[in-house]
Amino acid sequence: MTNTAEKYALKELNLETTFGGMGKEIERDVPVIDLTDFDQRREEITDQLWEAATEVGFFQLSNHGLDIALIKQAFGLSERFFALPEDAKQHYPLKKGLNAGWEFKSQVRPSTGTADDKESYQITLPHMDDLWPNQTVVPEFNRVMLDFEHKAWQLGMKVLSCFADRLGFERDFFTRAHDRSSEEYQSTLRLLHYLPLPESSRPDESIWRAGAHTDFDCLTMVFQQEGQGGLQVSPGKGAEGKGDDREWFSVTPKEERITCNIGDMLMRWSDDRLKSTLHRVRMPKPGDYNGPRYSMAFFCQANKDQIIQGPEKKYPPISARDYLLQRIQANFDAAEKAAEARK
Ligand SMILES: O=C(O)CCC(=O)C(=O)O
Ligand SMILES: [Fe+2]
Repeated sequence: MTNTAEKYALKELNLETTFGGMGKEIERDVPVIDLTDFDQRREEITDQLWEAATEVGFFQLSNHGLDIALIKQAFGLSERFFALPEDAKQHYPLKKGLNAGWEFKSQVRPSTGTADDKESYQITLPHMDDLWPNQTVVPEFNRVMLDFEHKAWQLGMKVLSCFADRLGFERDFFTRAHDRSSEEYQSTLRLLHYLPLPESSRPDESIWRAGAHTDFDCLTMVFQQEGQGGLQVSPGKGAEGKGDDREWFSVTPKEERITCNIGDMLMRWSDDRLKSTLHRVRMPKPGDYNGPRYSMAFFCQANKDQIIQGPEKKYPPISARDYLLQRIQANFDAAEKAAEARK
């Protein structure tokens, strides 16, 4: 690991630790990109994706071709999994550093120093031995999730191929960098369950369903359910507006749309042209729907053996393995520090 790489991570985290406050809520629309007739409209779609990714870092896809019935089926199975008793879920513990398995309220964010009020189950293909609930525990879970993971990957690669065109890489550059058949594969499908929040047991303001953060990966695709809002985005690079001055806007979930964002890995790979943007999931306010919230996120994260360096070589080369390890470690240290400071 190079010193420069280390500094890069810390620079990001120093910013992130200042973003735990509520901030101000503003109205803003997230760009919607229609993928109808993708092959014929490729250039126009690429222009729109590029503009959204360089300006906001967040966008939604419509007419994306991913079967809505499959998405609903995956949501149904995710609910069934999380409804298992705790001692059943304990058979699938999160494998540390491998993004595979189940965790409960364990993710502490540098921005807040508190654990997110959620549980999650991670699917990262090379590390799933012993982690699949079998046919009697959650019927069809394994088959449907593998199918869904594959389809999400295909769509992610389609979007990334547009960015490859614009960055001057070969069109299939990112597809090769996220090779699903490799042992080095580290893209992850994450099922999320944010716990219900009856008004009688509302936690204090320091608790978030997901504290403010940027994602570590290249491209995140978030699947959400209508009526289960809470995702908020803070536009702008970061230095401007800290704590309570910072502006946040809400993304409204729509069944037929997939919400996408650029992560830190692609920001680095594009020499900072594509923007990884801060986001969070807030608690329901009084009067909001306050039942459980389910979402699913697919993180396109380049294989461990891929070397990340942008066309303009703004940053030194680093393997995706080192990049991730260093981000996870730095994040962990910063979260510990933030948690310590709260005591
Ligand atoms: O649940 C959501 O809407 C967003 C989740 C998220 O940002 C994440 O898991 O990184
Ligand atoms: Fe995220």
